[in-house]
Amino acid sequence: MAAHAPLVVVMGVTGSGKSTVGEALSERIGLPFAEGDDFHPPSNIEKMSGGTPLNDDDRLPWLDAIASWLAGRTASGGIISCSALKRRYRDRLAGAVDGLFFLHLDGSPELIGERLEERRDHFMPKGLLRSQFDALEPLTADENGATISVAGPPEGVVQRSLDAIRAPYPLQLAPGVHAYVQPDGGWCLSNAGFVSDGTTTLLVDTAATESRALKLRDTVLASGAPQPTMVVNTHHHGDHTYGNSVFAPAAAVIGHRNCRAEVAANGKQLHLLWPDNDFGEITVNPPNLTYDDTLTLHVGDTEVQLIHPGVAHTTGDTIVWLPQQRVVFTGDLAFHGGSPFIPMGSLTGSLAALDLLRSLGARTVVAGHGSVTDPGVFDATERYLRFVADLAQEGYAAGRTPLEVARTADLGEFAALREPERLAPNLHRAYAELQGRPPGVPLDPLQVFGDMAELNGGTMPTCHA
Ligand SMILES: Nc1ncnc2c1ncn2[C@@H]1O[C@H](COP(=O)(O)OP(=O)(O)O)[C@@H](O)[C@H]1O
Ligand SMILES: O=C(O)[C@H](O)[C@@H](O)[C@H](O)[C@H](O)COP(=O)(O)O
Repeated sequence: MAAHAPLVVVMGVTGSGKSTVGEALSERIGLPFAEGDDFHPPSNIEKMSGGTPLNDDDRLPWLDAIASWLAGRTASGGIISCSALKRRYRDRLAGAVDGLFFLHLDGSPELIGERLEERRDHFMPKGLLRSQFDALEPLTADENGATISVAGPPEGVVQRSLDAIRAPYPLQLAPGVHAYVQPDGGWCLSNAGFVSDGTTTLLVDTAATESRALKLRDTVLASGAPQPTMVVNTHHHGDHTYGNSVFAPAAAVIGHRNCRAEVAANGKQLHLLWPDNDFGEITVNPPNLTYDDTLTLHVGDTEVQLIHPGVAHTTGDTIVWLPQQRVVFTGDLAFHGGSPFIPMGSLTGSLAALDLLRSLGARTVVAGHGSVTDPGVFDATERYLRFVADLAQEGYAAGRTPLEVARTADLGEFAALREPERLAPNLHRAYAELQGRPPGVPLDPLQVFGDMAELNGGTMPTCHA
């Protein structure tokens, strides 16, 4: 099951503040906290208490116990302290769950040594601090995490940690290829990506607000990549296209022919849904370079294939496929940890798009929302869509409205997904198909979004951007 709440490992040497910060974070964001020390077998505690550092073999069962705690909390989220000093330890933990975030609490040996002098009632002797720094391998760019200074009072460290957990982050997927993930992937927190050979940069999607788009641009530049000259829009929705104006006209904006038409037709679409949200200075910039079926772009030696899967999430979707790196950016054909959303597209078309995505043989999947994942997300998405199709078939035959069906549906495994309110709009699309209406035919937005708000307790869900 996909993670939809943060799963965080608070890491660092002994005395860096893992327990202090982990507990405080847990209180601030209401996620369960576990103390990693409690997962050591007694022999490890005995060994450390006696002043001998643990070795890799000692740490293995401990890491596995921590991994299984994390694996049990993929739906609810959670925070656990674990020194996770070496890269291979972290890989072991990260391999157990998708989207695991490492928060490295970083301080000088002098500062942490002083704090350990003050700490009472703890088995860990201060003498082991040196060995912990010797073992420590800092986070690298291809790891999902952030390094936070522990200088200053705990409140500041906790606030910086919170900001880091919530902040968008780049994740290197292959040399020159990054995902740009916006936690937690909720409404309007879409992913982006960038591909660069150091000379040319191609950007995939542009975020929902001016300030988020500017942050995305800063992140691209900070990675050493030059300003993008190509921007691909995976579809027309504003959370993927509003930021176009930050990159155009220096960049060509590329998208499917229907994406251009929809961006132009829908204008400031997010302002209509969320009039009180601050989107910043947004000018509508539809793609000025369009294609129909496929288009191949080149970033140095890297081939970037744009593939239109037919009507699926919208009428103008684009899959961005990097065959050499086996990385795929799906746009909103897949949500990781969130409910799929098909009222502007097609249910059968979405299923067909999943088949197409599967056939690519991707190793790494950047979904439209949520943490970076693997092709397992296609199966999870398909299960949800088939669930919607079944509900629609029954409800339609029984003469019930989409809202009635959505209200009484037993969500089962899908209750763990973000945005459960999307079931109402999704059923509207499924009903339209049962009525023989063509894929992508516009549905009455008042009814679709009205029912979604009803299902959400009478209000529109909040825009998180
Ligand atoms: N920001 C901070 N400023 C001052 N003291 C701190 C701070 N963070 C933690 N401490 C203290 O430092 C000691 C080590 O912190 P702790 O949370 O136990 O670290 P760890 O779990 O990483 O071993 C504790 O006595 C704690 O109260
Ligand atoms: O891998 C290790 O060598 C230990 O697990 C160590 O890194 C950890 O920090 C201890 O459990 C001490 O506990 P504190 O970190 O709470 O001091």
